[in-house]
Amino acid sequence: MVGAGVVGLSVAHELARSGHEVRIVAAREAPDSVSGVAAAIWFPHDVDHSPAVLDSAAVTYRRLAELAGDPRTGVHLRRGTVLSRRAEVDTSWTRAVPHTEPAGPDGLPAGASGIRCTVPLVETSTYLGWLRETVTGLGVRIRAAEFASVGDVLRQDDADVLVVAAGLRSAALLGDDDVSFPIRGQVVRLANPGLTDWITDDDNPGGLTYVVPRRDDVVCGGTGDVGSWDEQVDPDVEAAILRRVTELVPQLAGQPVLSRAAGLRPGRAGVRLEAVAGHDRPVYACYGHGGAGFTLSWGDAARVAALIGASET
Ligand SMILES: Cc1cc2nc3c(=O)[nH]c(=O)nc-3n(C[C@H](O)[C@H](O)[C@H](O)COP(=O)(O)OP(=O)(O)OC[C@H]3O[C@@H](n4cnc5c(N)ncnc54)[C@H](O)[C@@H]3O)c2cc1C
Repeated sequence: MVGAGVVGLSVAHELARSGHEVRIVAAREAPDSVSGVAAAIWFPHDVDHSPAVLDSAAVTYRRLAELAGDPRTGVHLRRGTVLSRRAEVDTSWTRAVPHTEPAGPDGLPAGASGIRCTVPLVETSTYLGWLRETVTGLGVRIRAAEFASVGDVLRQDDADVLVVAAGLRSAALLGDDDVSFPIRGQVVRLANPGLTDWITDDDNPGGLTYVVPRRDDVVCGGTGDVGSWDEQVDPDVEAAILRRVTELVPQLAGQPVLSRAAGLRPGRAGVRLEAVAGHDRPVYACYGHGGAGFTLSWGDAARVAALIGASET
């Protein structure tokens, strides 16, 4: 496999659990990849809401909800509000969530509506370490290496099957995909004044806005700059994020900044989860999860394992 982000580790887990011997090569470990920048709340964001995506989101919801029972995982179930400021509200995602209800008007911005629900929240610093440990506990070996192409990987590794789960760089590795693109996201993490409820406000007139309280901080975002490869934090963008989140959640005013980050979501015109022809051994692609890599991780990992299993029978 190529890739040790949340998607690669989840796929490795499901393959190892179904009896495969799995090796991962990855340029960087998950905390130093895009997976380490995420908020990471369960929500199918920056990804199409096709039936396959919503099925994967539902499978992942259930798996993460189970994991929330184990404090070592860093997964929690948290209540919050999905705000909308448009007449036609996309509620397709609600079918992947056990229970939702309309938010009362109190505290909502003028003209906005809201859906209240409980979803898994992943504390990435704990979860990615737990996932890596669990995966290596299943016998998966992880080696640091960077490759320019799938051909190079196949020349250097005698694996029977190769899975490419390299996030945004997957398209370049495979060389047959021109519908992948970065979606730049910037966040600023503030000290948590005691918040537990999250809120997302995609239609905020100032730009994508969200507040995701975690145990030790509050992740405040964001941006969704399609096509931008800029991984540097922009202070003007941060100031604008702080203005918007403080307007939405006044308790955040004056909270100290703990850290800041920018990352490139692996955008694509549809998640790519399929066998890729044209190589001397079977190659599978699993990438293009946009702002939903955590949200789709377990569902898509199970689908990759099923695809590979079906090809072997
Ligand atoms: C600001 C921000 C907020 C987000 N919030 C959320 C959220 O709330 N919920 C959610 O579900 N998602 C969220 N996301 C999206 C989520 O982070 C991504 O969808 C997810 O991390 C993608 O995981 P991945 O494993 O595919 O890729 P990555 O995490 O990028 O991992 C890629 C792996 O492949 C390896 N690799 C890449 N190229 C090569 C190469 N050439 N050779 C060898 N190895 C290679 C890397 O080193 C790494 O190990 C957010 C993203 C951002 C930027």
